[in-house]
Amino acid sequence: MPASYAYLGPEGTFTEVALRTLPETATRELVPYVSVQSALDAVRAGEAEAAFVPIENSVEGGITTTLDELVAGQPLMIYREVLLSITFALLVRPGTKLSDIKTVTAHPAAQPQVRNWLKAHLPDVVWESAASNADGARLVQEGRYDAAFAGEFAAARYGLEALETGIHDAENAQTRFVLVGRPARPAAPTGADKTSVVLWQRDDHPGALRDLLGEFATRGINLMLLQSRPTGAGIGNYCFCIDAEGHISDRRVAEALTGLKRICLQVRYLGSYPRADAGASDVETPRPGTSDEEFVAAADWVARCQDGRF
Ligand SMILES: O=C(O)C(=O)Cc1ccccc1
Repeated sequence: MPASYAYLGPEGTFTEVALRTLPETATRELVPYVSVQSALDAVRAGEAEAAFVPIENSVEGGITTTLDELVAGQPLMIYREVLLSITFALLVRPGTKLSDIKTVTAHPAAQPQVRNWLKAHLPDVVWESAASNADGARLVQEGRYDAAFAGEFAAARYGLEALETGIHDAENAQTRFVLVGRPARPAAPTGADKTSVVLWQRDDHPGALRDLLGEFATRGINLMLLQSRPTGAGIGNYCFCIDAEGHISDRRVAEALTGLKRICLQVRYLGSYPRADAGASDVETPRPGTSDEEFVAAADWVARCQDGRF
């Protein structure tokens, strides 16, 4: 298997910075791709061992291009996650002044994070989306746009200068990135893990979503992401991307997935992996009555009842 990780490039993305925080990157070749889709395709085609892509940010929620890639096509699996605090720099060619800027570019996920700043400082500027923040910087270097929002670290790589740094509409904005590979045995549980799934309901009926969520709720499983995505089958047809607290080897999670498999049209398992914010949760886990021991003891009691040994 090739020891390379694909990532959303080009060089100088936040994605690259987040990826380099993983110790195993020291022994991997890191290969930039122009889009999330092409990075994930490299994994599907066996050209890369795994791909590292943004999946969620604390300002706008799920990054839909990534979710849609994971929802459809040949199954992939999340191996790891990384959280990165994000502030933007406004990068320009040397000598450009704020008053010279007529056009600006960045990744679409950057826009909601800098919207207020733009309104206050560059209200008439024309925004155009770039394939990534570093790609926006590259386009400014080429003269296609006057300015790009990107990480300050991207300035040197593209011969630009930061006219302004620390731009962030929301305090503590974070982006979550995931390392995605082909289906494999999930990493061993750490005690602070997350399980990601996609659910398709069997039929439309009142309370259908509540029925799905009930499988988690009755087993005391906290949810960390719930994002609906259109299935493409028409207005009102959605599947649900869910991140739940816990590991598939925890009884409560395995039982919730068993229940979901019974009642859903389809369940896609996207992996169980260590939480990047381990220790930050104030939700007591496991909830009373949902530990592995309690599941085993209860199943044991039912077996004894079935046997007439109660
Ligand atoms: O990694 C990047 O630089 C990206 O283009 C994705 C992104 C977009 C907005 C915030 C963080 C990462």
